[in-house]
Amino acid sequence: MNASDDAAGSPIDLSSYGLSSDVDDLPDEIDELRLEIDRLDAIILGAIKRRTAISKKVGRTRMASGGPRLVHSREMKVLQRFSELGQEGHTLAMMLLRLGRGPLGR
Ligand SMILES: C=C(O[C@@H]1C=C(C(=O)O)C=C[C@H]1O)C(=O)O
Repeated sequence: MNASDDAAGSPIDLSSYGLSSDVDDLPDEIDELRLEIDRLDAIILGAIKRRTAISKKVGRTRMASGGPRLVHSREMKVLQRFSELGQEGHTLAMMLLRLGRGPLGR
């Protein structure tokens, strides 16, 4: 197992973000639940922006040494990773990959 397999295999520790790990323990309070959704959305958005920037940097770095911009085998791993979410997970992974590509040909 290499470093990236390891990182994708361990779920992020949400308790360090002030988020309860067990949803069943949360009160049936819509305002409170929405606060957690808002916090999660901020984390997800920040993570997507960072992922996009890093993906673009990998592409630039590889192309600078004459390599390809895209690597099919690696993209298949990303799609596989999100497959636990079913068809929507596949769509989500495709959107993440597209964000990292940016406009092709640049
Ligand atoms: C980031 C990389 O470059 C490209 C972008 C990928 C991604 O956003 O996950 C995956 C494969 C490559 O097409 C990489 O090779 O890891």
